[in-house]
Amino acid sequence: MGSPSPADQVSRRAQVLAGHLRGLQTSTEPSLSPSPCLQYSPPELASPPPDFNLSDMRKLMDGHNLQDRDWLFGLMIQSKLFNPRVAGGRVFVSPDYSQSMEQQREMTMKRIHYLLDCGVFQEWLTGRGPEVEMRKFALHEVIGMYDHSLAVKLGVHYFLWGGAIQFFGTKRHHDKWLRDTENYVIKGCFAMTELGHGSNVRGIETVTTYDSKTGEFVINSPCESAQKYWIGGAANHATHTIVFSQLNINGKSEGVHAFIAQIRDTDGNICPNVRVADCGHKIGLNGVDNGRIWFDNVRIPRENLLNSVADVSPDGQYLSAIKDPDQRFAAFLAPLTSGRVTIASSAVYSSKMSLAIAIRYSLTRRAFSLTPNQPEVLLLDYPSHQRRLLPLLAKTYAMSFAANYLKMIYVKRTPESNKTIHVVSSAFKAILTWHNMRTLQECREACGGQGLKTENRIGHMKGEYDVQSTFEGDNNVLMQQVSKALLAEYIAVQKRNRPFKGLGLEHLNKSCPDVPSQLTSSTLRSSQFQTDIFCLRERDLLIRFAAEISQLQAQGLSREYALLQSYQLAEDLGRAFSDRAILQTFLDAEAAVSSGPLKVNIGNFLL
Ligand SMILES: Cc1cc2nc3c(=O)[nH]c(=O)nc-3n(C[C@H](O)[C@H](O)[C@H](O)COP(=O)(O)OP(=O)(O)OC[C@H]3O[C@@H](n4cnc5c(N)ncnc54)[C@H](O)[C@@H]3O)c2cc1C
Repeated sequence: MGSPSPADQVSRRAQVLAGHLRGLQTSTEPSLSPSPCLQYSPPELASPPPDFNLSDMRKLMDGHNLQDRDWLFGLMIQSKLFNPRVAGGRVFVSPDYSQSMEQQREMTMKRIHYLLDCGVFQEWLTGRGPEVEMRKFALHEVIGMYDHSLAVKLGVHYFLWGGAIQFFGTKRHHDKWLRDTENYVIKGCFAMTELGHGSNVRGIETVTTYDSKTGEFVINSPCESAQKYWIGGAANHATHTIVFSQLNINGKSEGVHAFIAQIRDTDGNICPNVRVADCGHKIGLNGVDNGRIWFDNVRIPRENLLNSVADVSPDGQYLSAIKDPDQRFAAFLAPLTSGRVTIASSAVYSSKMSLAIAIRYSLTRRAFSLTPNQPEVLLLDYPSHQRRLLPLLAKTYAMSFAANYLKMIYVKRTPESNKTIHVVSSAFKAILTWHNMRTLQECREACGGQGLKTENRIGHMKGEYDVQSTFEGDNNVLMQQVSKALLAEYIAVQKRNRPFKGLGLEHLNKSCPDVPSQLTSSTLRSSQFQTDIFCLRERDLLIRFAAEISQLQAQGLSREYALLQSYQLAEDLGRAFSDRAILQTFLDAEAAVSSGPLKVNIGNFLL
């Protein structure tokens, strides 16, 4: 048979189109009748209700400020700025990520002003005490569930800029800056990182000198690698910044200090001797305007040195109660702790969202029949699919308790607990954010192609949350600090012949736990056994790490070089410490639940 001529083809196509049009105009019957395969019922309707009380479970997982969270969700769904959409009788909100970078940044600002007008940020900086801080954490978590950019933009302003003023500043700074910061009259950023130095903050090259004739500090970026880089808020909106800089007094470098500098006037014009550039489009967080800043001998008043750690007198004398430069530097990094607490917690909410989406999908999506003419199998009925998602779900429960614990010890901090908080927040920030990225990837794949659709969130969240493993302390660098701190504690205990106290290392004061020779299923599942083996692993790694360092030092290596060589043990130790600490938070949370279905459910995840 010959192929139809072009004229025949055109005529045939015209007939088909005419048929469609006639059908649209005249037919009363729908051309497509719904077929059963297109029907969808949400998993909560298709599955029996849970045997535990849902609101009790939520109370346990969110842990605090439930009403405040609901109030904020309510504010969001009421405003068009948050793009509310009704589906299945429920209101969903989500940013429009197809907007350009510039539009996303402007939307972030509009949303901030709306939340500001609603009183969301009240007391975020002027309030005091654990309750105020827990409320702030809860509201910030809700904001992050809506949009990571919005949370990060606010985090930079309230937690980093505001936190630096609270922690490094003294009364004069608190009186002058905190209320205006809380009310977003001034917009702050936090310029620590430079092009040449990120993790190594002590190596930054910005230099500040003091001019006693005018009573001013002079901030300078002496070379290209000294430009401040990645500074959230700097590209478009920030009016002021905390500048981290080497302080040079009378020719002597006193190390890194923090200053306040204005970079824009109230009309948004860049201040004299300041240059700003945009960091451009990123793989995520495009609602945040990250920028670069150069200071060309910018003059600021002497009072703009944040002087809780060290000061310079009007005649140019350097004054600090902390004589040890290492300790002084450590004091300057304190505000990063609150940032790490919020990052750890927000990573858990990201994991929860992605698991909720992927598990709900796996309860409705079917693929392949095992026998002909039988319904296809639900994804979650495949053991392999369960194996992919449910251990991540169990871990996310554990990490949720860990994040709640971290927030609690942070808001109840005392000078004595600061070291523990530093170590635990570093460890949890790294482990929880790594867990989140792993969870996002698995959930994305578990949703197949749908996981790639921006509207379905998971694939997009990978780009949004990836940065959490890098900013406010690169995860690998943080984990090194954790193992170093454990080693220092171990050496101090050996030297002073005193018991371990703090960091959860008290188990090393007891003799080594026995591993039963008969490992039955019930033994393996007992919390005592699990605690014992986690402690055993930590103990073993700590002792081996200390022994290896000491051996390398005995061979003539410096302590720092020995630490580099022992990186594998250090890494394993950091993880063992974190796993043991996280398991403990899970056991404590489960122990606090009274008997009933909720406790049984939580127990299932634990064991
Ligand atoms: C989106 C975004 C927003 C940001 N916002 C801000 C902000 O508002 N203000 C601000 O000051 N900064 C900000 N930063 C900067 C951020 O804090 C830094 O990127 C971070 O500290 C890491 O520094 P770096 O990028 O120079 O990486 P590097 O420090 O160069 O690290 C690169 C790699 O080397 C590894 N590495 C580094 N040191 C060691 C070591 N001793 N041993 C073994 N491995 C090592 C790290 O693990 C990492 O994998 C932001 C960054 C991004 C991407």
